Amino acid sequence: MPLQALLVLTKAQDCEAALSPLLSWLDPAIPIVLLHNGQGPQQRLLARYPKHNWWWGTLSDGAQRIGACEIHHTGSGLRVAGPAPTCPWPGSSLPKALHRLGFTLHQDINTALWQKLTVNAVINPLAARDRITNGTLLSPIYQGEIGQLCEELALLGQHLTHTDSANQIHRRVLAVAKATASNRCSTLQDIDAERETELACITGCVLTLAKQQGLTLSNHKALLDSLKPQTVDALVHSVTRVS
Ligand SMILES: NC(=O)C1=CN([C@@H]2O[C@H](COP(=O)(O)OP(=O)(O)OC[C@H]3O[C@@H](n4cnc5c(N)ncnc54)[C@H](OP(=O)(O)O)[C@@H]3O)[C@@H](O)[C@H]2O)C=CC1
Ligand SMILES: CC(C)(CO)C(=O)C(=O)O
Repeated sequence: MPLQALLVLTKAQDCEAALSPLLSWLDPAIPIVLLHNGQGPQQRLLARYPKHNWWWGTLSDGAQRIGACEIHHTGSGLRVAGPAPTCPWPGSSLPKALHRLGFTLHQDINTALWQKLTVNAVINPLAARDRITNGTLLSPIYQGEIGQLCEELALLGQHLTHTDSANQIHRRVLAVAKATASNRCSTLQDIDAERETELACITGCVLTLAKQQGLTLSNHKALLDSLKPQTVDALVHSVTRVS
């Protein structure tokens, strides 16, 4: 059976390295679906290889690797994908391969990914900094800090033509924290496993977009700075173990 679609399920920071060797020979008509959390690689790949058939997506399934070739599907979720903005391929219908995998078409995937980014930019660094489950963020003691982070995201969003208010972002963050209450977020899991986190494509991406707009998001910057010692500690620890 010929290749119908290429689904890319690496961590954000590995996406470009994983795809680059394939793009010189891959038929540009084949839909390439980028499904990682965070942003940055999607836009860079689209700019660098504009003739390919780019699709962006997000899903809220849970999956955990339990062995070299063994994956445990820990929970079903929503799966959406849509044609990347400015992509030259007709994107009015979802590629059949995605349909079979339970994806639905999202005509404004840019907005869906912005909304996902805002949720991850609040939950992941906060839960990782305080080493808490996502549900702990529902506590009243976090609402002031979450509110400030959401204000900054709403301000940035307005500059990028996203219309969500700080309150809407805050409500979405709490809804996801509630739905994933017992989760230890992926950033906390990565830190504990001494893996590189995706924060460069989450908070790092938010701060880069803000800089391009001439904005300073001091709460997001402080949050990222507060995590650097942990990330650095983890790296130093893993280097020490290897040597
Ligand atoms: N796990 C989950 O429940 C969910 C994850 N996500 C998002 O999906 C993405 C993937 O997460 P997850 O599956 O947990 O990550 P994992 O680290 O478990 O899997 C990443 C995969 O990418 C492969 N990979 C890394 N670098 C390359 C490369 N250069 N070439 C080819 N393959 C490569 C790895 O291969 P190898 O093993 O050989 O290194 C591995 O199979 C992340 O953005 C995550 O945030 C979103 C929703 C839920
Ligand atoms: C939605 C959330 C926060 C679930 O844990 C997630 O995407 C992550 O952990 O990276």
